[in-house]
Amino acid sequence: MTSIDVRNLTKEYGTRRAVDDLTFTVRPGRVTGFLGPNGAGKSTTMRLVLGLDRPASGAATVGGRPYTALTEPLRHVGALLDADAAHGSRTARDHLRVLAASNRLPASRVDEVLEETGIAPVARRRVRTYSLGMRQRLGIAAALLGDPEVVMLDEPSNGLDPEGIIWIRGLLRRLAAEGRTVLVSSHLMNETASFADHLVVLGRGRLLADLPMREFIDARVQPRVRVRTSDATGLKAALAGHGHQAEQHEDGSWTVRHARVEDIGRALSGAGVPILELAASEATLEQAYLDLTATETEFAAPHREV
Ligand SMILES: Nc1ncnc2c1ncn2[C@@H]1O[C@H](COP(=O)(O)OP(=O)(O)OP(=O)(O)O)[C@@H](O)[C@H]1O
Repeated sequence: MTSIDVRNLTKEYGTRRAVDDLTFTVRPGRVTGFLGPNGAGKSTTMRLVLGLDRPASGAATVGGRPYTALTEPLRHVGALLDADAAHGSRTARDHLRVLAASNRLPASRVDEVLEETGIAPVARRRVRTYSLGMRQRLGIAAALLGDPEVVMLDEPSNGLDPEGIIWIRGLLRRLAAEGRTVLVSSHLMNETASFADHLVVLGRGRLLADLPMREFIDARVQPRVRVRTSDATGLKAALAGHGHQAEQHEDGSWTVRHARVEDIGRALSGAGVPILELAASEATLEQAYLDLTATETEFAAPHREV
């Protein structure tokens, strides 16, 4: 099985440190979401893994070897970094055929990945006539061409329509279930939550988190319970008796922080407080991510008083 290993990786552009002493491993059999604010160093790290840039120090390897040492690399690593990688005057089919030939892959793979990514019907059109979503699908087709053990995709959902977003989710899950190593960067937290098992989070070139997604969320977002009742006084008294405080919202519902739905349900029913609604507020990846990266964002809209 093939992992991506990043060890003490540092990359500088002039005086700017894009990647700063970064160490992590992307393991097979799961989808690893690669997160971080704009400019955090995700694309630079991927470029370093692919040998497209040279690090100032440290190393990135695939299956223990630098990418540049792989013969016929498409058979080992498939990557989508830039939806505009294909030459606009070529057809999608020709673009993939050239890639296949350069890695001694059978031409039959071209038709397979065209089918798989849904662009077979437009495969004979020039790439310059493609929409962003179609170019993105072509980039994914190129990444899958060599049936690689390692797949690295930089914002693959970019430009995809809703059907495409559901498709890519399924594709990523399948690639991981087949035992491949899958690293996917994204700014879409709901999307990432739908396909990732594990997260690597960067901020200003440094590693902020490397852990299973569930642990990441649970460690940063406290559980909350949402409740509605026709007896506000009874609710407050019953909760206070169990050491809880409730906040009321405009719609009349209440939120109880740091609480589990079982405990609140028992406390209220024990006190005879009528319960009209009782639900655990699901902690989201977005909440956890924003909590972690609040101080790590290089480019943020200025906060305006309203
Ligand atoms: N070719 C380059 N020349 C100079 N600076 C660069 C170059 N490529 C990246 N950088 C800088 O390196 C830092 C990391 O950029 P990178 O594109 O890796 O971040 P990212 O996490 O992929 O961001 P985004 O989410 O916006 O795509 C940024 O400060 C960026 O300006």
